[in-house]
Amino acid sequence: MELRNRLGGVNIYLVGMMGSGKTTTGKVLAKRLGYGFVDTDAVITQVRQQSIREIFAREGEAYFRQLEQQVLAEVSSYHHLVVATGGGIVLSSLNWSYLRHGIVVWLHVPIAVLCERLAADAERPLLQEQPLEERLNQIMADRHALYAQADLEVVIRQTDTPAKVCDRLWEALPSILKPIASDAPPKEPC
Ligand SMILES: Nc1ncnc2c1ncn2[C@@H]1O[C@H](COP(=O)(O)OP(=O)(O)OP(=O)(O)O)[C@@H](O)[C@H]1O
Ligand SMILES: O=C(O)C1=C[C@@H](O)[C@@H](O)[C@H](O)C1
Ligand SMILES: [Mg+2]
Repeated sequence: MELRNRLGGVNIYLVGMMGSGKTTTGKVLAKRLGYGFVDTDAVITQVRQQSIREIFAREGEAYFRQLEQQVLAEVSSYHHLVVATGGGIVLSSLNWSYLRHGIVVWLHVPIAVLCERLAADAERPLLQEQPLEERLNQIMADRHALYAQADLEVVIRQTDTPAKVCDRLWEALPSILKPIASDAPPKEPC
């Protein structure tokens, strides 16, 4: 059976560190699956008409996390979506109760690759005050065990393009879906 049909409309939530490619890969995956695409960060910036950097600076991180939770709660009532989450979505246990309605995929990218991707970043508020590699290592140490609660981990190499990441995810997804009837061993006669 085709993977899209096997998914039965269940949402796919991409989690992972800033720069791991949740937004970039999510768009490619949604197109391939014929799913809609939602980016929780983008919804927040659209609704608030402010950048994430501005929301953190003016209202603080805790307020941003509340908005993120509201958006996730809303999104989880829909189906047939690929959802690019914010990197910190895994921090709240209530968020996990929404994420668990779907399939959670961790895009696990080595810190060295994240550093290359984010070296020139001036927008991500949590990365502005410390040397980048040190800060990313610290955030990863705090969150590693949370990301590891995902249903599926895709370990990404430096040379993996977004299309390649999708290929790898596509190949891995069946391993966490219920076996289809044709895959099941034939029943023994009684
Ligand atoms: N597989 C990839 N290969 C090369 N560059 C990539 C890949 N995936 C993403 N990028 C680049 O890395 C940067 C960060 O990607 P993206 O914004 O998709 O990350 P994110 O996980 O959504 O981050 P955030 O948590 O901050 O929203 C972008 O410049 C993007 O073009
Ligand atoms: O990892 C994080 O905590 C964040 C990641 C981004 O997606 C944004 O949600 C924001 O910059 C915070
Ligand atoms: Mg993103």
